[in-house]
Amino acid sequence: MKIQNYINGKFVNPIKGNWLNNYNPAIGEVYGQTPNSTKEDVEEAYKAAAEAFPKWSNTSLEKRSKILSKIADLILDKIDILAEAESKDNGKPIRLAKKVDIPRAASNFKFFANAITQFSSEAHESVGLNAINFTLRQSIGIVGCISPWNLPLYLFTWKIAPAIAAGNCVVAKPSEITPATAYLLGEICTEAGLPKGVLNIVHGLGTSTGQAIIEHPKIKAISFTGGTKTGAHIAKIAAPMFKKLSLELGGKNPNIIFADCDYQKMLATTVRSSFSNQGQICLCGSRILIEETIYEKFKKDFIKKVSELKVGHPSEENTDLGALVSKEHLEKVKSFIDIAEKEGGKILFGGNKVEVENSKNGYYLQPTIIEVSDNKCKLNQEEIFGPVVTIMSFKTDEEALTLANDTKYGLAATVWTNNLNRTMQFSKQLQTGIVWVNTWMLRDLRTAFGGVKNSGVGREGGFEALRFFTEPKNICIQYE
Ligand SMILES: NC(=O)C1=CN([C@@H]2O[C@H](COP(=O)(O)OP(=O)(O)OC[C@H]3O[C@@H](n4cnc5c(N)ncnc54)[C@H](O)[C@@H]3O)[C@@H](O)[C@H]2O)C=CC1
Ligand SMILES: O=C(O)/C=C/C=C(\O)C(=O)O
Repeated sequence: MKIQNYINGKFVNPIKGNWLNNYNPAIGEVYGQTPNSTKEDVEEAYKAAAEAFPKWSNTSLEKRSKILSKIADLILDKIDILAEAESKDNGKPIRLAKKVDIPRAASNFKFFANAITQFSSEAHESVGLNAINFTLRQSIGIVGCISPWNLPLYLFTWKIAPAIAAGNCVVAKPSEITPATAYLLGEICTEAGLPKGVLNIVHGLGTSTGQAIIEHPKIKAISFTGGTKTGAHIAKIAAPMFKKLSLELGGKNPNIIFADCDYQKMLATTVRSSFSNQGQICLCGSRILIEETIYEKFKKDFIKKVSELKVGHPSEENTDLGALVSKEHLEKVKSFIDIAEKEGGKILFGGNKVEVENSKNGYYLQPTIIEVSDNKCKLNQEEIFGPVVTIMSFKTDEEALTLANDTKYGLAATVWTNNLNRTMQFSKQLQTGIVWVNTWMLRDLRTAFGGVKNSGVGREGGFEALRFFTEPKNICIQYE
C-alpha cells in the first residue's frame, strides 16, 4: 500500500519525496510506504484549508450535518475494509477493530452531525442597564488535529468530526506508525461530498510534519492525543503563540476493587480493562488495587482468567491479544518487565515475548501480571502502555484513595463497590477527569472526556469539543 497526502480533495505525493516504511506488526515486515511530509506539504494543506474556510464556515448547519452523517454511513458501509486495514497497520485483533474501532469512528461523525444542530450559546440580559448580551460561537479558522497509533481511526475522527462540524477547516496528521485508515478516510470524505480543502490529511513523523503543524503561525488551535512528553513539547511551542490547546495525554489509572463488589462482573471487566488492545489504551486500569480480604482469591482467579487469553495473529477471530504496535514499543514494554524483579516485583503470570505460528517476527507479548508492594516503584509510576498490570493490596478506604492518587497522572479511575457512601467519597476525591463505578470504558459521547495533572488539559466530547473548536464573542447591545 502506498499512502499519499490528501490535500485540497486530491491525493498527492510529498513535495520533497521523502517516504517512511510502514510495518505490519503481526509479521514484523514492511508492507507499504507513507509520506514523511515537510513544512512545504503542511503549507499546501494550510492554503487549501484557508481557501475553503470562508464558504465552509458559512455553510448551513443542516448541510454540514448531512455531510458528516454521510461520512458516518460510508464508514459503516466499508467496515470490513477499514477493520482489515486497521488491524494490519496496528496489530490489534480484527475482531476488536470491527466491534469497537470502526463503529466508534462512524459514531464520532454521526454524533457531531447531530450535536452541531443542538449547539447553542448564552444570552444575558443586563437588567436596569437596558442592555442585552449574547455570545456568538464562531468557527476558529484553520485548526490542527494530531492523533496517536493506539486507536487510529477512532481518535483521528474524534477530533476531526467536531472540528469540521463547528465550521473549521482542518490540517490533520495521524500517527506515522498507523496511517492506513486515515488515508482511506480521505476517499470517504470525497465520496460523502465534503468540499475540497475542508479536511487535509498530511502524513509523516512528529518531528517533521507534526512540528510544522504546531509551529504554523496561522493554525490557531491544536487538538492532540498522545504521550505526555510530546504534549509538554507541543505546549511549549504553541502556548507562546497563544494557540488554543486541547491535550489528551497518558494515564496510570487505578482500578480499585472492594470486597463488596459484584465479583464476577468485576473480574471479567478487569481482564478487559487490563488487556484490551494489548493494554494500549490510555484508559486501561494498569494499577489494580485490591482490598486485603479478597486479595488472595482475586489473585488466583485473575491469573486463571488471564491464562485463558489467546495471544495470536490479529486476523484470527479467536485472538484476544494481537501484536504490539512496533518493535520499539515491544522493547520499551519489555524493559519495564525486566526491571520488575530488581524493584521487588514478582511476575505472577506472563512476562515473555510470544512466537506466534507463521508470524515469528511479529511483536507479541504475553499478558503480564506483576505483584508489587510499593506504589513508588517505576512499574506503578510510569505509563507502560502495554499488556502489563500490577496488583497490590490495601486495608482501608483511606489507604486505597492515597494509593490511587499517588501518581503524576490523573486520567481515569475505576471503583468496584456497592457502597453508596464510598462511591460518592471516591468520586469526589479521586484526582482524575473520569471515574467509572462498577464499569469500565462505558462511553457516552456527550460527556466531558480528559484528564487532570500530567494527563492533559482541556476536555473533548459533546459540547465541550464544540466549545473548544469555536471562539466565543460577546455582543453587548444597549437600547433606548
Ligand atoms: N493516548 C495516549 O495516551 C497515548 C500515549 N502514548 C504514550 O506515549 C509514548 C510514546 O508513544 P509515541 O508514539 O511516541 O507517541 P507520541 O506522543 O510521540 O505520538 C502521538 C502523535 O504525536 C505526533 N508527534 C510526535 N512528536 C511531535 C511533535 N514534536 N510535534 C507534533 N506532533 C508530534 C506523532 O507523530 C503522533 O501523531 C507511548 O509509549 C505511550 O506511553 C502514545 C500514544 C497514545
Ligand atoms: O474517547 C474514548 O473513548 C477513548 C479515548 C482513548 C484515548 O484517548 C487513548 O487511548 O489515547
